[in-house]
Order: sequence, then structure tokens, then C-alpha cells
Amino acid sequence: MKFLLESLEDLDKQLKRHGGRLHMFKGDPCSVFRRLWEDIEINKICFEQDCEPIWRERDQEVMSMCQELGIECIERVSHTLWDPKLVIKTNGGIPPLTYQMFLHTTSVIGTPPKPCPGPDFSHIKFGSLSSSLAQELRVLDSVPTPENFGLVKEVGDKLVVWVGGETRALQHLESRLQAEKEAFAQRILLSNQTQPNLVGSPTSQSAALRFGCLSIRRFYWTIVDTFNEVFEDLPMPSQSVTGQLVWREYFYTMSVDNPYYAEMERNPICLKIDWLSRTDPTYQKKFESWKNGMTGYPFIDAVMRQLLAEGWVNHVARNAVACFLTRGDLWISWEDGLNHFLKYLLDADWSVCAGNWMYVSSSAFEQLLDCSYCICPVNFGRRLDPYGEYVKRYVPEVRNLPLEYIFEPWSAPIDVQEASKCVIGKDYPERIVDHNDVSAQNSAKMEAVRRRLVNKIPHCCPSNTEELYQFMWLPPEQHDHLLGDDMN
Ligand SMILES: Cc1cc2nc3c(=O)[nH]c(=O)nc-3n(C[C@H](O)[C@H](O)[C@H](O)COP(=O)(O)OP(=O)(O)OC[C@H]3O[C@@H](n4cnc5c(N)ncnc54)[C@H](O)[C@@H]3O)c2cc1C
Repeated sequence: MKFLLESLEDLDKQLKRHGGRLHMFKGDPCSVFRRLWEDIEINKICFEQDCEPIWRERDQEVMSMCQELGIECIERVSHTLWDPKLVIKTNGGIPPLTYQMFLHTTSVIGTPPKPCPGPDFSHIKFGSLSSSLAQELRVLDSVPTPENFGLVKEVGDKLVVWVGGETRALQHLESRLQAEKEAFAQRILLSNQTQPNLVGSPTSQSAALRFGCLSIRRFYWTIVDTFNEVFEDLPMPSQSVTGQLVWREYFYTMSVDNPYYAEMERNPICLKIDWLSRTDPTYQKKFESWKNGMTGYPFIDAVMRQLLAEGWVNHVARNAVACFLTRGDLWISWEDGLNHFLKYLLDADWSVCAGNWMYVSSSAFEQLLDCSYCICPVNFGRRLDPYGEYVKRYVPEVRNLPLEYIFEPWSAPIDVQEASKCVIGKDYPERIVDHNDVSAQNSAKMEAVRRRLVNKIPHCCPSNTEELYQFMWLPPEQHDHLLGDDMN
């Protein structure tokens, strides 16, 4: 909420520089627009297409109202690179079931439109509201704070502070482009995947894209232009940042006509898996330990605590904790993980988040359904955080342990635990499960699901195995080491 309000404040400041301001109303859109139309003769309403199915009804009502009142209504696609409805139409009326099919369909449509230039305000005359109408419509005098909405902070001061707004997003874009350019010059296409940096200052634009602070077209095209500057005539390969943006598109397209996309039972593309029942006596303890970063696996706990504290975590870290909650270790439904992510992620996005959860939990988009490929919470952490800096930052309990035990503190001899003030069961929790045991059991369960379901229902799956590795941000040399279920 803070990020969103900062974004509105930034917009307000920009408009004020041109002699206008941002008017913020609280209420039902149709009632507000109708009153404005009665009083100040609105003759045109423009808005961006919101492709989440739950907003369709709201936007439809505004369009019908415009038709009734003779107001021109313009809805444009700019939150996505392509219009999801057009992609579906081009694919013969159904969403493309694989990412490769999606790429093929969009190649038929053509490259995404270029970004429009910034607006020219020189001939714009800003309107104003009478004080009585402003009072009646409860126009907010200044940008409200989260507290005005009854929201209070759950945690103290954050280590990393994200600031909302276009101004900040454009500054970030500049430094991101510089970093990409340097990486391209070294022939590295996905610098943040090849060397994920968990402790450096974050470079992500996902929240800015989510809230519309940064135009997706501008992001896409500046990356393509930077690539072309370095590689001249070579076409941009799909394994690049623009490829990541296309995943975002793919998930939007898969969800645009599917109101049940974020759940298992009624969702036609989601495999039905018998996850641990919420009434199981072990459920609560397992789920709470995951949410609060108290699983006893320091890497998993670091990620979950960073999420609570800062609202953003790296993609590789999201993969690790999502796999741990679902098919890897705890066998808890991805829907529960999704709801937690939607509450705490700064870039929380219904379509993108649910799509990723289904992918990582092997519930959709995933052909392999093979739990022998689940993420090892020890080896994976060690590889991504070789000096334990990330884990120590968020899990101070293990800070004094020698590096060799930081990712598996239970294996430290008791005298080492005592000397490091990290006695397992006292200063830091016991492992909630033994990864070796449960991942083998879960693998067998997944195998059974595969036999039961996979050939019987139409199933969204990866186009090929390589695509799976790319999605998980795993360079080829790391496949066996990081995904194997042996922890020794
Ligand atoms: C379980 C899980 C939940 C996730 N939930 C969200 C979410 O709610 N919102 C969200 O924006 N991303 C989500 N992601 C995707 C991804 O983790 C973030 O987009 C990514 O961490 C953003 O980092 P970046 O901007 O540095 O990525 P970059 O590599 O810089 O990618 C550029 C942009 O591409 C898009 N993108 C990158 N990876 C993905 C992906 N796997 N799927 C869809 N779009 C992608 C994002 O908009 C991102 O900002 C989730 C991933 C997982 C595994």
C-alpha cells in the first residue's frame, strides 16, 4: 500500500509541475464518474485494460455507463506487451498450452508496439472541482498514508527500502540498462540469473511493472535496443530478460478467461494433487514454521524472513521456498503459499504469482512432475550464498557457526553449537522435516500423480526440459548439483 501511495504521490507531483494535480476519489467508480459528468461535463474517459478477470465486471460497468451518457470511452492495452485476448484469438480461441506455443502465436501477431513518447502538457487545460463537489465526493486533499486505511506495520524498520513511483522506476531503469549493457559486452544474456546476487542492492523492476510505474513496452524495447547496440544485427534470443517478460505475458494470457486460475479444484489447467489436509494434525505447525521462517533450514528461513521484512525476494529464492512448501518437503498446497505471497510480496500479482506457484509445485505448466528434481534446501543455499552472508543477515541465530555448518546447523557437534550460541532445539529450531526422507516420499507420491493423471487430462507443460531449467534460473552446469535430492 505504501508503494502504491508513493506512486500516486509521484504522479501528483509530476502533474503539479504542469499546473494540474491528481484527484483521488474514494467510492464506486460509476457513481463518481456520473456525478462528475453531471457537474463538469466529462466527455472522455480513458483507462488501461486490466486483464485480471475479477476487474472485468467493474470496467464493463464503466463502459456501459459511458455508452448510456454519451461519454467517449477508450480502453487501451498497455499493462501487457500483447493483448491477451488477441493472443487467444490468434491461437484459435484457446490459450496456448505451452510457452513455445505462446512464442509462436505472438510471432504471428508481430513484435509488441513501441512505447509512446511522454505526454505533451503544453496545450492541456486542467479542470478543477468546486469545493462543494469535492466535499460531496470525498476528494482527498493529499495522498493518504497506509494508516489512513487502517493498515499498520507488522515489522520494524526495513533493511531494504523500496520506493514507489515512476521517477524512481526510471532511475532504476537507467542503472539496470547500464548493467545489462556491460553483461551483453561480456556475452552474458541473463546476468541476474547467471550470478544471482542475494545480498546486493536489488535491481528488480517487478513491483514498478506491477503498479504501472514503468511501462512494460519501454522496459522491453530499451532492453532490445541495448542488445542491438552491442550485438548489432543478431536477433534477441528468448533466453534473455525479454524472455522473462514474456513469461509474465504468458501467465496473464493463461488467466485472462479463467476466474479459477488461482485455485486447484475448479481450475481446468491445474492438476488435482492430494496435498496435506488442512485438518491434518501436523499441518498447522508445518505451515506456520514455513511462514515465519522457523523450519530449521537456515536458507529457507532466511528467504521467508526477508519476505516478511522487506516484501521482495529473488526469483531463485522464491523457487526454493515454493518447492520446499509443496512437492519438495512439506507437501502443503500451493494455494496456501500463494495467499501468503500475495499478502507480503511487493510485486504480488494474481496471474504471475499463481502461474509461478503452479509451475514450481508441478501443478501446471510442468510436464516432468518428478520430485527427484526438487530443490535441496542445503546445497541450493550453499551454492547461491557461498559465504553465508545472506543467511546470516536474516537468521542471526546461526551467525557464529563455522561456515561449513551454516546451511545445516543440526550437523554441527554439540560443543560447536554451544560455542556458537546456536544450540538446536534451544536457540534455533529443529528441522521441521528431514529433507532426504520426505523428498523421497514425495517423489513417490508425484510419480503416482503422474501415472494417474498426466495422460488423461489436457495438461499445460513446459515445451522441453531446457525450458524448465531456464525458468528455474539454473545454468546447465548446475543442474545435477542443485536439483539432486542427495544432501551429502
Ligand atoms: C513462487 C513464485 C511466485 C512469484 N510471484 C510473482 C509475483 O507475484 N509477481 C511478479 O512480478 N513476479 C513473481 N514471480 C516471478 C519472479 O520471481 C519475479 O518477477 C522476479 O523475482 C523479479 O525479479 P527481477 O525483476 O530481478 O527479474 P528480471 O530477470 O529482471 O525480469 C524482468 C521482469 O520479468 C518478469 N519476470 C521475471 N521472471 C518471471 C517469471 N518467472 N514469471 C513471470 N514474470 C517474470 C518480471 O516482471 C520481472 O520484473 C514469482 C516467482 C515464483 C517462483
